[in-house]
Amino acid sequence: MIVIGLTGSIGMGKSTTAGLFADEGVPVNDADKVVHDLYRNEAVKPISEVFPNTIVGGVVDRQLLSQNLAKNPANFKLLEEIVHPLVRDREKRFLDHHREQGTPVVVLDIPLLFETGGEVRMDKIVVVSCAPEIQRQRVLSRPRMTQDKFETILARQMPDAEKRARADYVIDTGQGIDSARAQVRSILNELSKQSGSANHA
Ligand SMILES: CC(C)(COP(=O)(O)OP(=O)(O)OC[C@H]1O[C@@H](n2cnc3c(N)ncnc32)[C@H](O)[C@@H]1O)[C@@H](O)C(=O)NCCC(=O)NCCS
Ligand SMILES: Nc1ncnc2c1ncn2[C@@H]1O[C@H](COP(=O)(O)OP(=O)(O)OP(=O)(O)O)[C@@H](O)[C@H]1O
Repeated sequence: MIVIGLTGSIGMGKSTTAGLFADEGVPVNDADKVVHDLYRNEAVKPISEVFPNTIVGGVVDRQLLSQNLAKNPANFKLLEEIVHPLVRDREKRFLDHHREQGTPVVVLDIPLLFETGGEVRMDKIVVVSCAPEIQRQRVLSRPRMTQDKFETILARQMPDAEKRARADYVIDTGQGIDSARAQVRSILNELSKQSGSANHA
């Protein structure tokens, strides 16, 4: 099974591109979605012990958590120590399941792939990227996004140029969906040729 790590800085188009892989029939594990689900399940108890004011109605309120983090960026570390091991557990279950099923290619969509040293677990790394002005415009147009929150998150991420330098493939998401779809198809074609020739070697 080929494990593709899909990453990129905030607003560069990870989720959209993950959707394009899914359209081609590739199973995707989305780390942000996993985090959101954990906040309704197994992460509630440990987070309530460290950030009691962020629990509303028995679940973690991401807006309250974001406000806390914008005020105290040092708290990211405490939060990540709780969340990242739980995210890894879910990832492992996803990979085990697809190995058992004989799935040829899967995508792990991980915003902090490089920052958490995850690249060693991937066979190939795809980085999504676009011009910084487009990135800023996309992110600031989101509801509840502020300049402060954007800057806080960006400061915790590896610069885009460094990510691109470490990638096996870079997808430019600044040229529209059709272009991104064509880039996804071309990557999958190339990988299937590579694994085909490896099998016949
Ligand atoms: C900060 C939180 C509350 C913001 O929630 P919100 O719903 O507004 O955004 P969402 O979760 O969709 O994340 C949006 C983007 O922010 C960036 N981001 C999220 N967490 C982090 C982080 N710890 N460090 C750097 N960037 C981050 C990523 O690019 C991500 O794709 C949330 O992202 C969170 O709990 N993060 C901590 C867990 C984590 O590290 N997640 C990253 C993937 S494992
Ligand atoms: N190839 C593309 N062409 C046009 N617009 C795109 C493309 N890819 C992404 N976008 C747009 O950019 C915005 C951000 O995309 P997306 O949510 O996929 O980013 P992300 O990297 O997952 O963000 P985050 O890091 O916050 O999770 C969305 O409004 C999306 O419609």
